[in-house]
This record gives sequence, structure tokens and C-alpha cells, in this order.
Amino acid sequence: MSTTTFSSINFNDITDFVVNEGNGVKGLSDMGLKTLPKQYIQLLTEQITTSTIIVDESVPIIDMSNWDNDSKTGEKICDAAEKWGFFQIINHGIPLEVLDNVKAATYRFFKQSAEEKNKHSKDNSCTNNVRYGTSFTPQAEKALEWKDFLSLFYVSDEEAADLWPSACRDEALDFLRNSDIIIKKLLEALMKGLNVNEIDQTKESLLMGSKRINLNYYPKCPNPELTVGVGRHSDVSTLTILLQDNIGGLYVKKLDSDSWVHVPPIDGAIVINVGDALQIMSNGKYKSIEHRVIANGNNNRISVPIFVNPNPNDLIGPLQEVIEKNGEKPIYKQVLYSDYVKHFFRKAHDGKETIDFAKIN
Ligand SMILES: COc1cc(/C=C/C(=O)SCCNC(=O)CCNC(=O)[C@H](O)C(C)(C)COP(=O)(O)OP(=O)(O)OC[C@H]2O[C@@H](n3cnc4c(N)ncnc43)[C@H](O)[C@@H]2OP(=O)(O)O)ccc1O
Ligand SMILES: O=C(O)CCC(=O)C(=O)O
Ligand SMILES: [Fe+2]
Repeated sequence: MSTTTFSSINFNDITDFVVNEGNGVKGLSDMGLKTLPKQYIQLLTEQITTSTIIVDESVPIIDMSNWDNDSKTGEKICDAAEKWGFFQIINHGIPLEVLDNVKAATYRFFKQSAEEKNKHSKDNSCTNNVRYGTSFTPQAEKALEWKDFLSLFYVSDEEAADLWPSACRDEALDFLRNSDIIIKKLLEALMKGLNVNEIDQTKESLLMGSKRINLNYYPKCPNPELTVGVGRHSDVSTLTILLQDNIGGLYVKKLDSDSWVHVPPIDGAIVINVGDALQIMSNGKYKSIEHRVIANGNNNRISVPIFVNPNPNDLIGPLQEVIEKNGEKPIYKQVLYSDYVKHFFRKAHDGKETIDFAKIN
């Protein structure tokens, strides 16, 4: 166990302690520090103030239990994807036990020593497909984010058995497996809304050709109002399937406004959001909305997003059907998906700016 105390580390050593030595912000929080280190103080414009929060609106909650005999469910999904870019689903069919197990596994992974977790850091990991880290892109950020994460890119069960950390591997795989049916249903409905009636092999690759599961850990934070758990960003996925715990703190931007709406935790629900890849493929019909997570002064929080993505080798752009059948002018060009993701990962979170990479000027 580490014998470092907060008074024994200099403020200038913080980045070394948190980022390079793998202690993460959890390492700082566990020491019981009373003041937020300056490296985490966000610009005033990025700190979340109550004046921009709307309390009397919320993202749609869609009951999936009627999927088979109510065509309205599909319409509700398309409507939510157009107007909010975010919604919650209930009665989705993923067993509660699977959700509870992956939450417990997240705690189990982060409870390990810094030395154990740091075996999976960018510098130490023997594979690019498993990455333990903190903040988002520390080397590119003006202010760091109060979050540690483990990011697992899925290739196969065999590869996961060899490379994913045993503290969380089986539970993460089980969540991925159990989310498959709901992912297909959601994409089927969303494609129908674009006049795409069949998800053939090419579409399957474009829509869900790769998956990444992240385990996020946001420890209790001193001066939470000065920093963020995750800064403003939109996901670069097709769809994100997000499991959050009961603490709360995720805010989404209301379309065409400067206001933010809280996504309240609902027991057993899953949060769904549209990512940039689907905004691009739908030629802007479905919205990949900016969201962010506040830091919490009283509680640790965890979340587990599954990012459903195109295959990295796919060229993504507005779908042919959208342009031909609907007679639209494309507003995005074709880009190689792995180039798009590399662009996202090389800069700090910056709201909706990633998508400019694919815009036709
Ligand atoms: C909100 O906080 C987050 C969010 C996220 C992820 C959010 C998403 O929306 S994930 C969906 C991403 N899509 C995919 O992963 C599928 C496609 N994957 C790929 O195309 C490739 O795997 C790749 C991600 C582009 C990596 O390609 P590779 O050839 O292996 O290139 P590298 O040189 O390893 O990486 C390029 C660049 O990205 C950085 N990076 C790679 N993986 C991650 C990661 N999981 N988390 C953070 N950064 C990553 C890597 O350091 C490289 O940057 P350099 O500056 O070193 O060149 C995730 C984490 C959050 O906190
Ligand atoms: O923790 C959350 O609720 C959201 C995290 C998030 O936006 C992400 O990992 O992309
Ligand atoms: Fe996100």
C-alpha cells in the first residue's frame, strides 16, 4: 500500500503522481485532500452553474416492453434521437443482475493498487485495446478532469480472456453480450426512420462494426464546483449505451439552447445517446448532443458506457439512402472512421467541435 500523504507531495508533482504513477484522481481522493489542486481548476466558462440548468424538463423515458406489438415505440426512439439525442430506456431486457455485476466489477477494478492498475496504462499496456487512464487526454488539456477510466476495445472473447484485467473481464463481457439485442432493436428503429429498411452486412459494419466498453470512476472531490468529471463533449460512437449508478451528475445540452438538463438515475434504466457517427450517417437528422458530468463533493460515482461504433476501417458519411431517397444535400463528407477517432483522442474535450472534421465547408 502507498505511504504517500498529501502533504508529502508538492503541487507540481501532482501530474506525476496522478497520471504517470497511475494513482489516478482516486489516489488523490483517498488521501483525503481538502483543496482541489490547481491542475483541476477549469475555466469559469466550463464550470457548471445553476443558472444554466433547466429543472422542469427531462430527456424522454421509453418503455421497451411493448416493442413487439407497438410500432409507436420505434417512432418514440426516432423522435427522441432527433429532438434530444438522449433518452432513457426501461424494461429493456438486460437482466438487473448483469448491470449490478458490472457495477461491482468497476469498483473491484479501481480498488486495486495503483501498481496493478498501471499495468494497463498507455505506456505499460502490452496492447492498445486495453487502457487505464485518468482525465481524457492529459497531455493536451489545459485543466484536467476529475475521472479515472479503464477502456476496453472488444475484438473477441479469446482476446479478452488473454488481455482484459481479470477483476472486471467476465462482467464487462457479460454486459456487452446482453446489450446486443437492444442495440440491434434501437438501430433497426433508427434506420427505419431514415427509410433504410434492411441492415445488411455493409450497414452492420458501419453501424456496429466495433465496440468499446469503458469503466469510469469519479471519486469524491474537494471543491467540486471548480472542476468537472467529464468536460463538454459529444461521443464519436454510433450509439452509446450508458449504465450509471444512483448518484447522478450527468447533464445534457438541450438542443438549440445554452441550457443543460440533468439525466436523473432511474433504477434499472439505461441511458442511450446518439454519437457523431450516427449524426453524420443520418446527415444531421439524429443529434449527437453535448454532455458533461459534474464532480461530486460527497460521493464516489461510477458509470459504464458501451460505445457502439463503425468498424475503424469503414468510410463514414451520409448514407446513400438518406441522400437518394430523401433527396438531401450532404452536409458531411466521407471520412475514415479511425482518422475521425484519432482526431477526437488527440485533443481535449471541446464540445461539438470534433464533428467539424467531417463537415463540408
Ligand atoms: C469521455 O471520456 C472518454 C471517452 C472515451 C471514448 C469515447 C468514445 O466515443 S469511444 C468510441 C471510439 N471508437 C473506437 O474506439 C472505435 C474505433 N477505434 C479506432 O479507430 C482505434 O482503436 C483508435 C481509437 C483510433 C486507436 O487507433 P490506434 O491505431 O491504435 O492508434 P493509437 O496511436 O493507439 O491512438 C491514437 C490516439 O488516440 C489515443 N487513444 C487511443 N485509445 C484511447 C482511449 N481508449 N482513451 C483515450 N485516448 C486513446 C492515443 O493516446 C493516441 O493519441 P497520441 O496523442 O498518443 O497519438 C474514451 C476515454 C474517455 O476518457
Ligand atoms: O459518466 C457518465 O454519465 C457519462 C460519461 C461519458 O459521457 C463518456 O464516457 O463518454
Ligand atoms: Fe460521453
